This record gives sequence, C-alpha cells and structure tokens, in this order.
Amino acid sequence: MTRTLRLEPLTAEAFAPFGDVVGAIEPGGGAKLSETLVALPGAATPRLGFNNAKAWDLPLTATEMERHNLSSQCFVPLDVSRWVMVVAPDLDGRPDPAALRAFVATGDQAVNYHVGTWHHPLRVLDRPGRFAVLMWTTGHKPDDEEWSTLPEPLQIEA
Ligand SMILES: NC(=O)N[C@@H](O)C(=O)O
Ligand code: NI
Repeated sequence: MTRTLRLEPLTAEAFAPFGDVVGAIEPGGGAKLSETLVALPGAATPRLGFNNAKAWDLPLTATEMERHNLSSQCFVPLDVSRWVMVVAPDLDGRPDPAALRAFVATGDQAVNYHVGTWHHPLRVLDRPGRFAVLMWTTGHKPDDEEWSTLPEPLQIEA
C-alpha cells in the first residue's frame, strides 16, 4: 500500500517545527542563521559540502528518512530550480508516519534542518541543482546519520 502526500509551498511558518527557511533577500538586505546552526558534542568537524544534485520527476517515492542527531544541516541553493523536502516529527525514535509533510522550495530558499529533524535525502526537480551544504560531523558513519524505513512507501505529488 502506498500513501500519497501532496507538496505544500515552503514557508518559514509552516516549516518552523522542522527548521529554518531563509527566503530571497532584497538588495541591500541580509539574513543570518546562528543559534540553530548546531553541533553537539562529538560533531566537532565542520563540513561545508558542495554538490550538483540530479533532477527527479514527480511523483517522488520515499521509502526511508534520515536524521543527523549531532548536527543541524543547512542547504543553500547556488543554482536550483525547485527542490523538495519531506519531513516528520519524531515518534518513539521513528518519523511519525501520521505527521509527514512534503514541501516544495524555490531556488531562492535556503533550509536549515534543526538537529535531529527527520528528513528525506535531498530531491531536486526540473533540472540538476547545485547546493552548498553546511553541517558538523564526527568524521565517521554511522554517527553522522540515522536512517528509518517508512512503514509504507510514500508517493509525493504536486
Ligand atoms: N549527507 C548529505 O549531504 N545529504 C543528506 O544528509 C541529505 O539530507 O540529503
Ligand atoms: Ni541529511
């Protein structure tokens, strides 16, 4: 049995339980993230990664989620069309299947997952997308990420 989830437009308000959203900044304006850029003891090594993520077509199928229990994870689009994040609150150490949310972001929106937030790995739409990704690591798996398989596959649609 596959569950269907519809994409919601990403807003800072809707995403607040899961992380921060930094939207387009007007000329002369600015924004900063600070307190929610978190590295817990053990995750002493900063990692600023750069990637060029391939494009996926909708509907997306999600079967597992991940979280970083020692670090926040911040995705900064460098050249991106649209991109998708699937998140959920924790329920007894797993993503709460009843509270899964799927958001679609623009290439002007950066997202910082708060430490421990269940999320699906990055999914980009329309064309490949380049990102900078900031987090802190222990330098070795599996400490840096925990995975959980969803009780049933999730189909994400527009
Ligand atoms: N590790 C990494 O860069 N990506 C994943 O953690 C992810 O959330 O996509
Ligand atoms: Ni991640």
